[in-house]
Amino acid sequence: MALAAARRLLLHAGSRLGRREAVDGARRFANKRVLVETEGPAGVAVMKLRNPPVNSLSLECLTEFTISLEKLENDKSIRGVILTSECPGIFSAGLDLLEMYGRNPAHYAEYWKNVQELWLRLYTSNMILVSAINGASPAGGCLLALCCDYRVMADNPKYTIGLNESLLGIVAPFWFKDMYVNTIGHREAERALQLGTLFSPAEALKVGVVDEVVPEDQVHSKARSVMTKWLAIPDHSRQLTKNMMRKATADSLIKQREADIQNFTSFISKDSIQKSLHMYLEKLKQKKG
Ligand SMILES: CCCCCCCCCCC/C=C/C(=O)SCCNC(=O)CCNC(=O)[C@H](O)C(C)(C)COP(=O)(O)OP(=O)(O)OC[C@H]1O[C@@H](n2cnc3c(N)ncnc32)[C@H](O)[C@@H]1OP(=O)(O)O
Repeated sequence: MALAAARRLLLHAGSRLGRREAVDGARRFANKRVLVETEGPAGVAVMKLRNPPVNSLSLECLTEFTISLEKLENDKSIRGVILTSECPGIFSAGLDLLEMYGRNPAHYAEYWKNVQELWLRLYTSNMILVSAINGASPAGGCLLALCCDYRVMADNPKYTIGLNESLLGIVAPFWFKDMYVNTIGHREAERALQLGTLFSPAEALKVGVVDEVVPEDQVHSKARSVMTKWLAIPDHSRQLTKNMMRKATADSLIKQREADIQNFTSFISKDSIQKSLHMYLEKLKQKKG
């Protein structure tokens, strides 16, 4: 409830919590975890996730992300968004495991509702979304990229991308799966989902998880040049086409949002699933020591 109130305040009272400033004709607004810079005449915004150390999608981060997106969507001068990360070497580590571990069912339900909301807003956005994937992008990180209209990834074999949920002992929800199938086809998605494959940039390109792989220092310039190409298409025809391609997938979640929240909550609350998450978190810790 407190988060919903903060969201309303941020959105409608302008930038009481956020900042808005003008720099050389460019505008920027920032929440704590999301920075948005817009470039005047081109109508393009660059949205940078900055939730260190790994841009995990905590409830706060999801909320700020959704609000920022909503602001851009409502700003008729903005036609395209480049989504990227400010955390070195990480695009996004995906959903925040600490939001799904050791909490109560009401928290899980609230968290999942916000995950759904961000996904629906991103996936059905009227704007052109291009992701500049400048780091690791597992699970929910991959989901963010898959929502975009075009994906450019840095050519660094240390960076991997994919829906790896099964490696954590959890299951990608049907709408993650649907988007994967839409992107890479049924057979590849079936295999990658079961194995929890994290693709290197070269593999991701081959299978179609990303559209282009470029040297790391060219990710942003390439994303901009892709955006320029997409901006040349009339908005109305591009938007209607995008809607035609994505509506069925979005509608299948919209129709059963409440049931999906219940499924998530009961699944994630299971002792066996909590145990799997505990083991995975321990593994992440041990990697360090
Ligand atoms: C019947 C069907 C019903 C279905 C119902 C639905 C079921 C549930 C669906 C849930 C869908 C889940 C989607 C997800 O996104 S789950 C998250 C998946 N993410 C990962 O697996 C990534 C894990 N992290 C990493 O691999 C690495 O951290 C990474 C490569 C991203 C970075 O490596 P690096 O070496 O740079 O950093 P560290 O590993 O040392 O990490 C630094 C600290 O950050 C913590 N961390 C990492 N990832 C996460 C995360 N996702 N959430 C929270 N915290 C994270 C890590 O533990 C370190 O913390 P400490 O410094 O405290 O040790």
